[in-house]
Amino acid sequence: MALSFIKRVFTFGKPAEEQAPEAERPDEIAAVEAGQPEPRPHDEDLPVSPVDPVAATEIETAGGPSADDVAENVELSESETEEEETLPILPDAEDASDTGVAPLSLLEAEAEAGQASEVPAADLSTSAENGSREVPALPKGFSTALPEPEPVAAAPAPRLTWFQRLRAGLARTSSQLTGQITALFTKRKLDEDTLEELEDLLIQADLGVETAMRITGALSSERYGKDVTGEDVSRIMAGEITKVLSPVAKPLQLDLNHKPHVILVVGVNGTGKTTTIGKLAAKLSGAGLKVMLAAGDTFRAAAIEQLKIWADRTGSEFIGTKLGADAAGLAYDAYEQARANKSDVLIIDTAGRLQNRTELMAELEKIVRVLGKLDPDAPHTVLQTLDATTGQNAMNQVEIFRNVAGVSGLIMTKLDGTARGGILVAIAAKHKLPVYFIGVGEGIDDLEPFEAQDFAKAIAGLTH
Ligand SMILES: Nc1nc2c(ncn2[C@@H]2O[C@H](COP(=O)(O)OP(=O)(O)OP(=O)(O)O)[C@@H](O)[C@H]2O)c(=O)[nH]1
Repeated sequence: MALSFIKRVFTFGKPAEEQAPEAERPDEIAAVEAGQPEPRPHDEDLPVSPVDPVAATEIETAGGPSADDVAENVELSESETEEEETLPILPDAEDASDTGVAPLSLLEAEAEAGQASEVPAADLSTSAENGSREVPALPKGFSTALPEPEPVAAAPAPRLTWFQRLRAGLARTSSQLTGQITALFTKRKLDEDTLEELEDLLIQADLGVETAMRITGALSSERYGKDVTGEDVSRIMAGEITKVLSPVAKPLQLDLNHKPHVILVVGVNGTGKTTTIGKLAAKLSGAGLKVMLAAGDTFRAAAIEQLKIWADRTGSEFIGTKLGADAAGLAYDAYEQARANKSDVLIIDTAGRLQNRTELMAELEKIVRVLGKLDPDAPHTVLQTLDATTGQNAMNQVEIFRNVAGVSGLIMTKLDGTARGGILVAIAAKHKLPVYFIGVGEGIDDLEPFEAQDFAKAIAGLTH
């Protein structure tokens, strides 16, 4: 694995001024940054690394039709279809109505229908030229329905940019918030009452007291006593949320001096640990890194199976053990095997059982202790997944897992379709832990580096 190649992939998009010159970065080759690609992935025109599995999909569709093209094609296809369907059937019927002929008797209609089935082959081949399939001339006494035109393949839906997907995912959060804000400020000036009501709205939207006060404070100093529109509030809100989120929007640092760099993934069950591991593995192995996945959730057979599927799907190595086996023992074996295989990254899944907290604490502590014996710095990253749909619960979960396992960074999942996306802002303000990625779907490419401004705008319902 050429390190220069890794470096290129994981610093991809970093603005030149942010990258220290070679001489100033002796650790540059080792400290590789995963995620946070800039220019942002929604800049579809920008060059994309051909080894990025997500980008690869984009490349496949990048030359595809624009939304306008698609619309045109659809219209064209529809009109073509109509033409095909009407060509062989209409002439007789049209002639009849055009000439104002009175309705035929049943007998005459049957006779005409018989004639219709005797349309000469030559006539039918004309319709074939227009796109329909050719029908052989049938002997007298046979009839056939005219062939159905070939179905017109539906034009592929244009791929949405990341920002569009994020906005769609957070639409419930933002529409609820902006709808209430607009209603609040309709025909009302910004005064103490409206400020207080706004603060309540922002707190109810899970943004947290601190951020709510920041927003009302900024709004008050700019517009007190004046008319305020929902748009004014959205803009100020986006600005203040960006300020809260920017310090935590950090890339996941991989130190490839360690072989393997160990990522321990923790979190309550169902928050998306296994799925997120699969998505991360896809990004890393797609970039040429050698990845091993360890099924440390030994409580659930399905979790082991699920991780194995992700390993196969992402070309990662897999290590598991039997149901109920000691997870710390599995972590030990996984580390040894990953080191022997010269894996770049070892990602360890764990069981999440908040209801058995003592047991969970003991197990996680043991895994961390065992890994520390193998490499004093391991686990090098302790990643916690948080399910956005759980709102305030997610806040408490960070508290618990931070104490138990020394969480070093977060990934928030299920931001698609939730009205509670604001919780990420409250968590950032309170815990100040790095947020590396966010998940907006169950698909392999539904995980993107967390970007403060995009997220803030999406929550505030801004389109640009
Ligand atoms: N909509 C949506 N679903 C997600 C996302 N991430 C994960 N999921 C789904 O959430 C469910 C739980 O995900 P898992 O990865 O099994 O969660 P887990 O934390 O490993 O759960 P346990 O194995 O029970 O501890 C699955 O159905 C996933 O497909 C996301 O970003 N959006």
